[in-house]
Amino acid sequence: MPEFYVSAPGKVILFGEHSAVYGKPAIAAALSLRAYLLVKPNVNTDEIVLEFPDIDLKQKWKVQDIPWESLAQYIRHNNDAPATSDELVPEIMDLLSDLLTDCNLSLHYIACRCFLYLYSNLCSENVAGHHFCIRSTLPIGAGLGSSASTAVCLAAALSALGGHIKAPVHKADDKVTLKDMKESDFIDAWSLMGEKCFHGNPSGIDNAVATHGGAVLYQRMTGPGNPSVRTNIRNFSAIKLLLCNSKVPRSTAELVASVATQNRKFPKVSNAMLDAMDHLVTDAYLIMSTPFLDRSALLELVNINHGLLVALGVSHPSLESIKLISDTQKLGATKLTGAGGGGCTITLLRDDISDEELNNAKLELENRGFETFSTMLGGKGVGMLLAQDLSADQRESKFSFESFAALPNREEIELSIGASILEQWRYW
Ligand SMILES: Nc1ncnc2c1ncn2[C@@H]1O[C@H](COP(=O)(O)OP(=O)(O)O)[C@@H](O)[C@H]1O
Ligand SMILES: C[C@@](O)(CCOP(=O)(O)O)CC(=O)O
Ligand SMILES: [Mg+2]
Repeated sequence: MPEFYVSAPGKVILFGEHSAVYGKPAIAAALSLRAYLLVKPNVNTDEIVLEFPDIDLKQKWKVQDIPWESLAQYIRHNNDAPATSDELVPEIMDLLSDLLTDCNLSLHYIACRCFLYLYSNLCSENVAGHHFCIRSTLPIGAGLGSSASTAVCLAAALSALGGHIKAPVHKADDKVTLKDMKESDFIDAWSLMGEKCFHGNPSGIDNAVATHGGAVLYQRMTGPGNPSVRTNIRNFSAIKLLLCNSKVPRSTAELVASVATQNRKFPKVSNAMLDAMDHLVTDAYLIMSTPFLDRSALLELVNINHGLLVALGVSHPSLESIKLISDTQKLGATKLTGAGGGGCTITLLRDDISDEELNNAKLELENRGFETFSTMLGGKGVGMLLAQDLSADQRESKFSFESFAALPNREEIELSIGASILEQWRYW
């Protein structure tokens, strides 16, 4: 396959993070911030090269170093296509661990393990070696789903290289390679396996939004083989939002594990809070699906949701500082978003807020060392950009591995590969 890009959005969880892991409904929307993955055939066809500059990772493997023969007995198929499993297959993880011995940082180990797990399931020894470079305009590890957008990009690219899906067409038609599954559902299912490599027990909401885009009410169904439920929400564009990053790093895996510990220790208390989140999300969904949005009721639910997350033990002093500033400035209602413990907050803005009030608040937040984002909700899901769709000049500049890897910041990434050639992207 000639060179191509794939891209997938980050997300904000409006209501229901953490409770989503326990099978309760949650509401999330795609962000305009995205991950981009460039895939180029390697002249050295037996070598796979990863370059993930955002996390300072460079790694190489020989295609034949992957233990294809031993792996074959554990890789499952359904109608000739690789089939996902409810849990990561321990034998596959074990066989791949020999290829990870030189990954000394846990950040690198986890990213490489995710890549190899998807590669060994979706590709084969017959797929020639490629270069892979991921760049993200999302802050990493900040609650905006950078892990899921990475997993979706990898699942899409490796499914295409393995021949399980075709490049999307510009206009939707009925061309589907897989017999029983839409191609986007195949990407969604495999990106969930990627998310499992990143944080053990994901609900699946982040990768569902990164795959399909838009805004959804999502509910994980517990029990093997039970498909999750995804309901599109249309009436969310009226929601005005301010995003703020505390810049305090944290790991989703650790926070999800800490909620599980609390749940084991105080099951009645913890389950009552998770049930409250369930009711809160159902109420929020009802409000959001009526034509005239009752913004004040939605704002109240944001505050209740934050309070419940504090009680689950996933807030952080930096998040409380942002909330205090936002509440003092009467911006609207603020809650942490994503796993918490640092990372980002969202503020649903008051209807009648003026530009001046908003700018003053942003200035105060930035003076305190926080980062604010203007972003749009509900964008496109996973997409592909093919070299053949660009002019020869554009092809040369946009598909240079070195230039892409060296883009200095999110504005330049967005400009180079997003905004300047928006119409050339195709979506599954
Ligand atoms: N651009 C990227 N390049 C490489 N790995 C990435 C990138 N973005 C995200 N990741 C992976 O995702 C992990 C962060 O995921 P997580 O803790 O779930 O936070 P979040 O999904 O909220 O950003 C990182 O440690 C890294 O392994
Ligand atoms: C805490 C959780 O609800 C969301 C995690 O999102 P993020 O990785 O912090 O962007 C976990 C999940 O739903 O998988
Ligand atoms: Mg994540």
